[in-house]
Amino acid sequence: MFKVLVSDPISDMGIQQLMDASDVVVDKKTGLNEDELVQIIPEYDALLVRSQTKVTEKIMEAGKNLKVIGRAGVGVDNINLEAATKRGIVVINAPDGNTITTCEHAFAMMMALARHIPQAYAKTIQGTWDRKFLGVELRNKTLGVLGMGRIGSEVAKRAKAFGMDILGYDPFLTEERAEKLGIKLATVDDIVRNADFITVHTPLTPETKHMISRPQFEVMKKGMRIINCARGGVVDEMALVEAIDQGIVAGAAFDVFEKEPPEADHPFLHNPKIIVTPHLGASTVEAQENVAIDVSEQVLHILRNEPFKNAVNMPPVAPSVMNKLQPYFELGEKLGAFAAQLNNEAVQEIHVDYAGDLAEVDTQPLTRYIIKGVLSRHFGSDVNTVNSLHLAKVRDVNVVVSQASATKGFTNLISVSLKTQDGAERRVAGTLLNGYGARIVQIDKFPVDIAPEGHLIFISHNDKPGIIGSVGTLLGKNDVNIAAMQVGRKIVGGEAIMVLTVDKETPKEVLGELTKLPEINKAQQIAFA
Ligand SMILES: NC(=O)C1=CN([C@@H]2O[C@H](COP(=O)(O)OP(=O)(O)OC[C@H]3O[C@@H](n4cnc5c(N)ncnc54)[C@H](O)[C@@H]3O)[C@@H](O)[C@H]2O)C=CC1
Ligand SMILES: O=C(O)C(=O)COP(=O)(O)O
Repeated sequence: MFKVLVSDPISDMGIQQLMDASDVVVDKKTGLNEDELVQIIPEYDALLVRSQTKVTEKIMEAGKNLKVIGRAGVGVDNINLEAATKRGIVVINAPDGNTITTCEHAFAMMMALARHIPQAYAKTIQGTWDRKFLGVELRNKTLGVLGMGRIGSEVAKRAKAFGMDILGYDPFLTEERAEKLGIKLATVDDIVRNADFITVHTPLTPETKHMISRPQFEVMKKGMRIINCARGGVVDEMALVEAIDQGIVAGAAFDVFEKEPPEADHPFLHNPKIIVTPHLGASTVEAQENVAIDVSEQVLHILRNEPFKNAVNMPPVAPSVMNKLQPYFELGEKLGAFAAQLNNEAVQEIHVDYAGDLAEVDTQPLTRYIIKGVLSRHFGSDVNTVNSLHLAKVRDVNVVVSQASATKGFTNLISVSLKTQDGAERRVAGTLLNGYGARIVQIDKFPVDIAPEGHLIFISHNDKPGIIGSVGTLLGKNDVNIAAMQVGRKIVGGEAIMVLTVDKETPKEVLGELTKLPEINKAQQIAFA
């Protein structure tokens, strides 16, 4: 049974599928502080949050069973991603579910700003019929959009319908896409100099922190207005207050703050030209259902070990590529595990080669499984597909991937070679045979045909008559039943290998006895976790 903790207010309707799942128990405990979370997190497999819960390294460290953190929304700046990756915890978000809602909030803020709606409302309900609030039209005004991702693009589309001229900047915005959206591709400098309204829609990164600060305000059009429904800190709060005092900025609308909630004496809360909302950008019935549905679905997949999308701490993979790779995941992991068990020395380099059908796709997700297989010998359940590449890196294990080799007659072939400190190299190759499933087809230089499952005994020996018989007799005497056997050699009388599939684990003593048989150099068990 998987236990899921929901620590922020998340739509009940959205998490219904989690609550209905027979293998999941959901607990809702909101408003907990770090220490309280540390206390209870050990029993949970998954944690679901919005932006309030700060998922710190301390919480993750305590979360020994934690496999996934689901963010019902876009921004993951409240989650320590590095700590999650290190511990192999998948972080997923729901990037699409609140785009329109947040865009509409930014638009609502822009209109409220243009027409002083919050200020006029406050006066009116106080009994003052004050008609001095003189607004501006949006029509024919220039809107600068910083960050033309999902939300920024939707804002631009709506602004066009209002007759605005739009300047957009985003490092990934191409001339072609700008043209398609009917906007002008601009620089940050163009935007700050020419816009009547600026709206920011970027994440908060070292690059975007204070991207609008004193130098930018100084060159702005007098009377411009600015909106931030993205992240506190993209616009420098103190520089904005100064720019308002200097008469440069006529008004600002902020949904987000550098520190949330802001202190009671925060200048934004006492400035009649600044309108504020308490991080409500994503707060609509529709968006909350959308993000909760998306995140619940992915959490279920992850808990059940099924393919998932939107992992923030793993690179994105197109569904078409994922469909192609998925059948190889198990084989990849087993090849890695097999190769690792052939070695006693510390691994220095893992070389993975993909051939045939796998030669032209982005195989990184599959490589993660292979590396997991290799490292699991030493890291056990501490390694998974999220942290396998990271663990290899911190342990100075060089991972080399190539996609160039010949297929040796197979339609697909994965080869895993491990180089160890003593200079030795061991190699295992496998394939997926149409209709027959996974096969190991090569061990070192020996061609074989082995189903990578169950309990295997790997024996290296000299190719002499009578060896198969003596091995069979010894195992039989010890009640180890052989289900299948493969022998491989390159030349008659030379080095040879034997791989036996047996019905159960072979006791260590029996392996020891096998090694003592004449002409046998080594006998070891190969297990697939
Ligand atoms: N107020 C609220 O409740 C909500 C806030 N957000 C925030 O809105 C922001 C945008 O969200 P989405 O559009 O969904 O994300 P997105 O990832 O689709 O778009 C962000 C864009 O910012 C661009 N960008 C990154 N660095 C930049 C830079 N230095 N200059 C200009 N552009 C840069 C990226 O290339 C990307 O296109 C995020 O910070 C998100 O956390 C999102 C939802 C709700
Ligand atoms: O999705 C985002 O990035 C947001 O900022 C929304 O935050 P929330 O889920 O409303 O706490």
